[in-house]
Amino acid sequence: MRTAVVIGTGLIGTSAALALTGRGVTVHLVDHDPARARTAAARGAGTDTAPEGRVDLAIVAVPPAHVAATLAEAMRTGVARGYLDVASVKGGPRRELEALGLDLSPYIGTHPMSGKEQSGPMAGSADLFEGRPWVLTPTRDTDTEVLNLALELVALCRAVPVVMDADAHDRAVALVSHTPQLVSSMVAARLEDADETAVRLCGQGIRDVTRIAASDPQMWIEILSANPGPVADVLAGLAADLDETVRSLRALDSSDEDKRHDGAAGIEDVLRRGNTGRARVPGKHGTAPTVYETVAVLISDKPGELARIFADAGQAGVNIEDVRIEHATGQQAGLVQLMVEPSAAPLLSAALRERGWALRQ
Ligand SMILES: NC(=O)c1ccc[n+]([C@@H]2O[C@H](COP(=O)([O-])OP(=O)(O)OC[C@H]3O[C@@H](n4cnc5c(N)ncnc54)[C@H](O)[C@@H]3O)[C@@H](O)[C@H]2O)c1
Ligand SMILES: O=C(O)C(=O)C[C@]1(C(=O)O)C=C[C@@H](O)C=C1
Repeated sequence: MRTAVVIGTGLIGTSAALALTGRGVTVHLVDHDPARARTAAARGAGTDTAPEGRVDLAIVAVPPAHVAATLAEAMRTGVARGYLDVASVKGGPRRELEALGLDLSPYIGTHPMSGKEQSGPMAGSADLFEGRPWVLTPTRDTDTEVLNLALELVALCRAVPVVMDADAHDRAVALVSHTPQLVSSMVAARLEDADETAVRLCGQGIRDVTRIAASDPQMWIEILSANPGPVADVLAGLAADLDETVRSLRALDSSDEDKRHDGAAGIEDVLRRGNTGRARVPGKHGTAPTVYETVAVLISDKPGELARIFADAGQAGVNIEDVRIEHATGQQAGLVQLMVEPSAAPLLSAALRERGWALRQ
């Protein structure tokens, strides 16, 4: 692929454009808000000038409700050899396109399983998709050349292609993406009217669970409107677990020992099933879940501290697999948790201590 046009230069469009530009593809940036295309261009994602001839690939990265109309318009102008969208739902946009009666052979629906709770071109990053699944939903109508262009895009973004049927994709993301978004929002909504003294105690647990509750409501209304049935099915299962858990907790509060015993068994059951489910979440690059060891380091909240710790780990020859930062409320310090291969943890701990870092359990 030598040339591409990205239509919709928000988080996902700008991230794809940054990755493509970084790998030598000429990328043209288009947005119905020209200031957004200019911002993406200023960030090095490509040019906001129109392409002179036909480009290889058009990437449509607009909100789900606008995908079909935007694709249809682009296909009518013949701006590209192949067309794809990146919307979080696949069945609805495809059916809308079919209803428009267009030749869909130059089109393939796709969905990168990677994102953020932030929107817009400033949130984009070239490495957003690295090691993440990127779903492709070809049909019998899809041209092989277009499937190959999509595979090339996924490879250039260093993502992992996963081919699926559009409706199977929508059922899968109901479980692994759409329900978690709603649950995160519901947990965060408990804080809306909570007492300030309680809110001040927020630790890492609630931060982990509520990060995506900061997502754009309008985008999610569109996603959920295009996948309501499968999401309602998953939520109904969750509601049954919730009812059971409330019953178990009430039983734990009882003066009857047998009831307390049953209550404890109910709670243990849900927690153990949670352990089993969590252990199935794949590790980096779609590999089997990996158990990393954590080296926890205290850092002061001042510029350059993180860069210094990463450089020291690099000099010790240790690859950091993942990282988390816990900020203590009201303190000028944070706890950095460096996740590394278990065999590398003692080496990293010793090297960091030697360089004067304060390690914590
Ligand atoms: N945010 C995520 O985590 C995530 C992850 C994977 C896929 N997606 C999907 O990617 C798509 C884009 O999401 P985002 O998070 O980048 O949103 P965003 O709000 O950051 O960006 C969307 C951009 O599209 C532009 N736009 C809207 N209508 C347009 C039109 N008709 N023509 C041209 N531009 C138009 C907006 O001005 C905006 O710049 C959505 O379909 C979403 O479902 C999002
Ligand atoms: O905010 C994040 O971390 C996300 O990855 C967002 C997430 C997801 O649920 O995995 C949300 C919707 C998209 O369609 C894809 C990615």
